[in-house]
Amino acid sequence: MNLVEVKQVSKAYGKNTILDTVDLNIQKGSFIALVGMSGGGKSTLMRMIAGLEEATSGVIVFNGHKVRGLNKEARIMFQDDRLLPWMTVMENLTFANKSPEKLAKAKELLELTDLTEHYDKYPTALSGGQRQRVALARALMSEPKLLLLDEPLGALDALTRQKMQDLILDICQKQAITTVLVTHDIAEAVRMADKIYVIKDQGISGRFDNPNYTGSADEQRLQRDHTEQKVLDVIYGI
Ligand SMILES: Nc1ncnc2c1ncn2[C@@H]1O[C@H](COP(=O)(O)OP(=O)(O)OP(=O)(O)O)[C@@H](O)[C@H]1O
Repeated sequence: MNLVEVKQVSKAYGKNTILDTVDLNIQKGSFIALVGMSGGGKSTLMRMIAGLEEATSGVIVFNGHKVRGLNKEARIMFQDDRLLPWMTVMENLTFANKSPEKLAKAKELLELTDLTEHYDKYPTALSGGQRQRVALARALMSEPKLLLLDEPLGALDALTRQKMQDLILDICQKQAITTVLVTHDIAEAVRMADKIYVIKDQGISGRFDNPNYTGSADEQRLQRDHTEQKVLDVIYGI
């Protein structure tokens, strides 16, 4: 069953066509990655799914309904955490609604993201990884059906990035959240996504089903490298 159906969607800014009659189905509970050259339209496609941007033509159907205006069942997380600097961690999660239910939800998410001890700190007192965990917790406050990740880990160091990948995967799997990841890091896409789509030449130029890799750690690494290479070949047109 599809949560999102992108049907014959085109997007142009003035005379500049970014996406041309794109079709894409995103299954409920799946984790997909959009990769491709810079400026190819990955974020634009994501923003249209979130209802932050309107398609020039075509339709986007979300959970059976045409997306019109802001899609309230989707949440986006960006590379810059966009936390409100004058609010504490807890306030960043609950500023819209301080009901007992929301406070309980915030506590649960702070625990899940290992931030409980930082609840009363301001964002400036946190590391980059901690701030991105707050951004993740905030995105999950409304229990979105769809999580849109626009290069959210791009600014993190390798180790923090890997921990964050594991955390996101774990939460999305346990809570069955459908997820779309835009990333420049092909290894990250291969590590995280069930399906990888290459956005190129104003459309989708390649689709890779990411298998469950088996065998020893070395064998799995080789299989992942192989998938990465296939994705890169499509991106660079080899
Ligand atoms: N509001 C806008 N007005 C005009 N052009 C825009 C606007 N937003 C995006 N574009 C253009 O649309 C194209 C696609 O941008 P988009 O951000 O979707 O690409 P992307 O694949 O996500 O790139 P990156 O990987 O660098 O983030 C770019 O050429 C960009 O300049």
